[in-house]
Amino acid sequence: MDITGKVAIVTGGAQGLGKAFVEVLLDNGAKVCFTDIRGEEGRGVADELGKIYSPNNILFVECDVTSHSGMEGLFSTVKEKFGPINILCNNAGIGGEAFPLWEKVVDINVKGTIRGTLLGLNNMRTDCGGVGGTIINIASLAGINPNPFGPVYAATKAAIIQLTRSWAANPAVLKAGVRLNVICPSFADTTMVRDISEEMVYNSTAAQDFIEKIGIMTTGDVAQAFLRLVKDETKNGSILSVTKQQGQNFIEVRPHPVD
Ligand SMILES: NC(=O)C1=CN([C@@H]2O[C@H](COP(=O)(O)OP(=O)(O)OC[C@H]3O[C@@H](n4cnc5c(N)ncnc54)[C@H](O)[C@@H]3O)[C@@H](O)[C@H]2O)C=CC1
Ligand SMILES: CCCCC/C=C\C=C\C(=O)C/C=C\C/C=C\CCCC(=O)O
Repeated sequence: MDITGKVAIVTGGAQGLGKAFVEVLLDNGAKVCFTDIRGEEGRGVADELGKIYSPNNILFVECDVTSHSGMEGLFSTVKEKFGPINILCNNAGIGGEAFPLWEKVVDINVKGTIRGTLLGLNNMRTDCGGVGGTIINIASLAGINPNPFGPVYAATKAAIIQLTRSWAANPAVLKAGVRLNVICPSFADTTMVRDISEEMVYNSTAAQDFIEKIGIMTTGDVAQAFLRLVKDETKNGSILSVTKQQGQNFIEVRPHPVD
């Protein structure tokens, strides 16, 4: 896909990986709306990016992925301001294993991503009045390999992988011009990884050692994987892992029995 002039939405874009995805889309000429639950930070980032890129191509909407009405409003606002949506990245996510935080992790990571995906499909499918495009969901390598310090987090990321692959396998969706793929990064240098606490993981000291051993990527490393999936129109239902040691790799899974 040629990204120039395309309309994109990135959730949770005020910092970290989401911000890196916003930047790589702007670098490639897209019109980008990013959301975040933190309004002040989001507005600050929109101002900062407006000095580098055309402010006309940037829109920040304060929005919580757990709010259905908020997310519905987001899609309407973007269509009004920029036109039909071509690219959606469901990125917003958190970690947390202690009660009651773990329930919020499920709400944001699983229900937030399902909500974003369903609204994306309703707005992007050509048989629903959209123009087609691509949905990229941000899971984690923790959704595939065991994560001994964050089982709830890992379970939410496994759910995102199967949500994405299952929609991608639906022939009506492909016929309606929407490709869905999922990225599974290992550790990247963001607040989530820097601020590991006992509320976030079981045994934060051991978790820190685990992270150091595996290695920490830059957010730019993951943004390059994201860009690859946005552009490559041959990819649908792919799981792209990104790690410090092995770079980008598509993870092969058993073909569907009907294939
Ligand atoms: N940093 C890492 O090592 C990895 C991160 N990921 C995933 O990447 C995504 C982004 O993570 P990071 O950039 O590391 O985290 P981060 O904590 O730096 O950024 C997450 C952003 O999402 C926003 N957010 C949180 N809850 C929200 C909600 N309910 N609605 C809208 N926005 C909300 C936050 O305010 C924040 O700006 C997450 O889904 C995370 O699970 C996946 C693999 C590795
Ligand atoms: C140590 C748990 C941290 C939980 C939450 C904080 C940050 C999460 C970042 C990730 O999503 C990291 C991704 C993968 C880690 C999980 C399993 C590691 C397997 C790594 C490997 O095999 O290379």
